[in-house]
Amino acid sequence: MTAQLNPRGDVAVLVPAAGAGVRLGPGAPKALRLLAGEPLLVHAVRRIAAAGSVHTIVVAAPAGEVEAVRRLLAPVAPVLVVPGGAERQASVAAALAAVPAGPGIVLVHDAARALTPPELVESVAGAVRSGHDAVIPVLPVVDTIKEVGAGEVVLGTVDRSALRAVQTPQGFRRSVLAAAHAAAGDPLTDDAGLVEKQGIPVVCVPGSEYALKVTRPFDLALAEHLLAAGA
Ligand SMILES: Nc1ccn([C@@H]2O[C@H](COP(=O)(O)OP(=O)(O)OP(=O)(O)O)[C@@H](O)[C@H]2O)c(=O)n1
Ligand SMILES: C[C@](O)(CO)[C@H](O)COP(=O)(O)O
Repeated sequence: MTAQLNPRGDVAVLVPAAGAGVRLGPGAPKALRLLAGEPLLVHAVRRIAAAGSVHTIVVAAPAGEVEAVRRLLAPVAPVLVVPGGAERQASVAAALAAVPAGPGIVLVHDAARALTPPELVESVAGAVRSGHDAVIPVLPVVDTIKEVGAGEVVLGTVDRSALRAVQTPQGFRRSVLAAAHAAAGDPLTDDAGLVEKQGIPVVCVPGSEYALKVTRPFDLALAEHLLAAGA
């Protein structure tokens, strides 16, 4: 079966979806937890598939759920599904290895960021297309940030003017992401971190409040409200 969306598109989107969701609490793997009656992964893939330049989507599913995820996504969009790994980085590497020849831009996008608008996918892909090797969507840090020490005693107030909260999709020239993963050592929490270690500049573009990551129960409740309000 072909897993192409737009055969003339230049973007492959990798969707790591193999995490347990420990911080969300007991239950199914997080990507399969329900948001307004549908798994987070279905919401995420539907929005990625609506981005016009996407050629291929590769989902890294929980190892025991590969067939179930194929069946789940078949009515949503053509996707390739591979087994994920024990760490997010291994799941991304497995998905990257499954990308067919063609796309020169690879985006990595958490299934847990289920309400990410297609426009953000296109904006990150566009920034890579314009010549940047690595692009991440970010939001400014809006809270006052304190550094604390033993006993939760404040050591100082951090200058937040240069701090950014990082989202996905993160976008890369394909060869850059492949080289960064090939050289990877200890797992990092995001792919841009691997690229930074190669000394390659990573450029920030504006993120979206709707690209929040469902991490804790409050996030799931917030996503329910956003969806009900038309997200
Ligand atoms: N071994 C892993 C771990 C995480 N992920 C994916 O990476 C994304 C971001 O990870 P995070 O939100 O931290 O998910 P979990 O690891 O599931 O969360 P927790 O740490 O609470 O268990 C999620 O879509 C998750 O499914 C993955 O594909 N493979
Ligand atoms: C890529 C990422 O979404 C960056 O925010 C990453 O998955 C975050 O993982 P974390 O463990 O929740 O920081």
